Amino acid sequence: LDLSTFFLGRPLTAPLMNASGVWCNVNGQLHALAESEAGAMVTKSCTLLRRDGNPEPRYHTLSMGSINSMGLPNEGHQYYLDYAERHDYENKPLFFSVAGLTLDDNLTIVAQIQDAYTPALLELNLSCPNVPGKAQIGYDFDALDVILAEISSAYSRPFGVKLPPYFDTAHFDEVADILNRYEKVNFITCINSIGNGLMIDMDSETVLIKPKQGFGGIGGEYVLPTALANVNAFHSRCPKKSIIGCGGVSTGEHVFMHLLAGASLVQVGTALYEQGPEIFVRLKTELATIMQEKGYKTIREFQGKLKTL
Ligand SMILES: O=C(O)c1[nH]c(=O)[nH]c(=O)c1Cl
Repeated sequence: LDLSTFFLGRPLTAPLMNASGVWCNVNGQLHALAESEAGAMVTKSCTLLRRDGNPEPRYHTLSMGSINSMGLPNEGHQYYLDYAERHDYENKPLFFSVAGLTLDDNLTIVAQIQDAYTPALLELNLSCPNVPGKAQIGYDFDALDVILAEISSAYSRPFGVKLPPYFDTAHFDEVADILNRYEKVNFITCINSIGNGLMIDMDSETVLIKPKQGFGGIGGEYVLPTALANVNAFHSRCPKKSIIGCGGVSTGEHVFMHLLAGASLVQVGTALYEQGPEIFVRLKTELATIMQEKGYKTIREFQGKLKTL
């Protein structure tokens, strides 16, 4: 079965990759992803300088997913540039996630990616919900417009954005209108975690994570319907851009749903955190079985072809 999908202008061995932030903070994890059955991979969102992130516990497994308030712990942008220089791009494409704390930091990091001229694809994270005191750019439409204008003029190559989930048609319309004004925005990754959820331990009557009084981004099964909606909303509104689906994927069926909704590539976060990079073997097999059962030989035969009633 041809599992390849012609994203990035080249066939991938599988339309699967990690979600930024999961299994991609340090070299050992990045190496494990590079050796995995994933078709591509992305680095942890980086800031200009190294960050410890928020106090622990800052991640907790939930019955149907996860809650996290990591606080952007990362080794600093140079560490990931060094990795990007060593990465074997013939083996699999690499995405480079950036989440600078200020516009200037983003421009400084992007300028260094530009100068390093790495074949990595920039995924600009506009949706980190866990840096105390920092509102998400993805929910500030003026700031969104400004950063896309600035990055578009500072960076000469196509890039993508990692968006938070939206829950209102007017927001889908407004954000798509902004994105469509930037032809360099070549792909859109939907969605980041659903920000500022809260879960409770019944015995101790306390929250589950330490930062932000227990508030954190929700991932996993809980977010699948929201992820599929955002993938489909931007797929239909941004016909010239590729959509990378992210959110709620733990089986081949979920991968199939994201592709049917319009994704060209599918990221795995919570389930990868829990099961490790071996998960890509299972997801690939399960997707191939589904395609076989449905009589599809290639992804293109069903990608983006979700039917309405
Ligand atoms: O707390 C984090 O590091 C974090 N956690 C998320 O769920 N999404 C993000 O984009 C980031 Cl940057």
